[in-house]
Amino acid sequence: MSKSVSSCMELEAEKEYASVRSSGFPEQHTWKMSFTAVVNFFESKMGILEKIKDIEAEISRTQKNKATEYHLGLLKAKLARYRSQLIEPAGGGKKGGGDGFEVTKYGDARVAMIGFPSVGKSTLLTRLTESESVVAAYEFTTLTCVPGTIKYKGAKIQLLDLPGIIEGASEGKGRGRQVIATGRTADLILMMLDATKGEVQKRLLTEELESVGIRLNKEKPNIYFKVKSGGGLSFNSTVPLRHLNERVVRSVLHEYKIFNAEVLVREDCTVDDFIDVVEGNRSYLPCLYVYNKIDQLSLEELEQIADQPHTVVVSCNADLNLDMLLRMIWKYLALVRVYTKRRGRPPDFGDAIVLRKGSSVETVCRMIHKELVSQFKSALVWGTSTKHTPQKVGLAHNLEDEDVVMIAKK
Ligand SMILES: Nc1nc2c(ncn2[C@@H]2O[C@H](COP(=O)(O)OP(=O)(O)OP(=O)(O)O)[C@@H](O)[C@H]2O)c(=O)[nH]1
Ligand SMILES: [K+]
Ligand SMILES: [Mg+2]
Repeated sequence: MSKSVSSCMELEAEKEYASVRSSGFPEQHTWKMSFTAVVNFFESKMGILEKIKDIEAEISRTQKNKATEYHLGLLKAKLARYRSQLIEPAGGGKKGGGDGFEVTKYGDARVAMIGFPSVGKSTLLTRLTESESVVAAYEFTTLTCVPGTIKYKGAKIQLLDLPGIIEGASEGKGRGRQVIATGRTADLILMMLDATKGEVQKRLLTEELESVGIRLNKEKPNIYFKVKSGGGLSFNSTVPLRHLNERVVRSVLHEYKIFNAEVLVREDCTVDDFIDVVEGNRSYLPCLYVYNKIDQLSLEELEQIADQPHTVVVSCNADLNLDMLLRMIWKYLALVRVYTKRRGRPPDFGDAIVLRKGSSVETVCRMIHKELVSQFKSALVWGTSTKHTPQKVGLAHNLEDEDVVMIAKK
């Protein structure tokens, strides 16, 4: 069977070759050139992959202690640099692991589902939105990005169904790069997992995302870092440090050929945190681990999974716990609904203005009308963001969920 397929392919290749030859190799030169370029490209990527594997092996061989921390820092910095080369196309230009799928952002926030094939991503999209995405028992049913809209608490949340990804996605396997690039544009990642397959999917996917600079449920490290034109390295910290010291920082920066810089560490960071800050291109995204197909589990197995942080257990087919999933999505997006009110009228509760957490009165003004900021005199706010109700506030005042705002113009 496989023999006949391969001989078929050989036949095709021969035909191809014959047709090129009969055309008298008109573009022999360019053909050869571009082929060489392709080979070079792959060889350079393969070279980097091998170097990455070597360094990873050396890191795992090296015992962690005070005497090796300097050497480990250096290895980790080297690793980060090779990984950046791998995700950046040759010759620089666009960063971030290639282009994502072209789907227009819509609504108040974007949520992307990332997971292995056949974990139930399309089933969830079909459950939570009015969009249809083909569901089937075979892997790689979905081959592109399918958007849908979740309507929840007066907000419109864009949910993206994406092709399944597999181990090696970040290195270019399948559509992994495109999926990951699209994931980077989201406000929240739903890591969809098959609850019957244990912890392995979560570990592998987290590694894939980590290797392209995506950090899940993690704050940006609290480190001030500035490259200078002279003056050497100035290293300071405001807290006791267990993992970082001047020597380690110096060795990491050496790898980046940075010799003059100011580093102020404000929390007990690791070497990896510091490298992330130096690389500067990391995405810090909230993530919910959604374990699907719990209809297939025993109660014991279920309890073990459900206790983990950032986790929701569901069954899309049996319609179990999907309301909890919606509540968690809402909580993790941390959106703020604000209602406006005109003088002498009740608030407009039918039409919420949906904002990011930490948005100010100024953001609301801009969303209502582009001239409103210049005409703004003051605002009255009813709700939890103020001490008194109502309270007079300025443009800089930060609003909270369900605040009512009345704007007075000059
Ligand atoms: N037992 C069980 N099966 C489910 C559940 N949800 C989805 N499935 C099944 O899992 C299979 C795959 O579902 P899809 O929604 O196509 O999975 P997907 O993640 O979109 O797959 P790809 O697009 O191929 O990556 C289908 O046969 C679904 O019926 C569930 O809660 N329980
Ligand atoms: K499928
Ligand atoms: Mg699908």
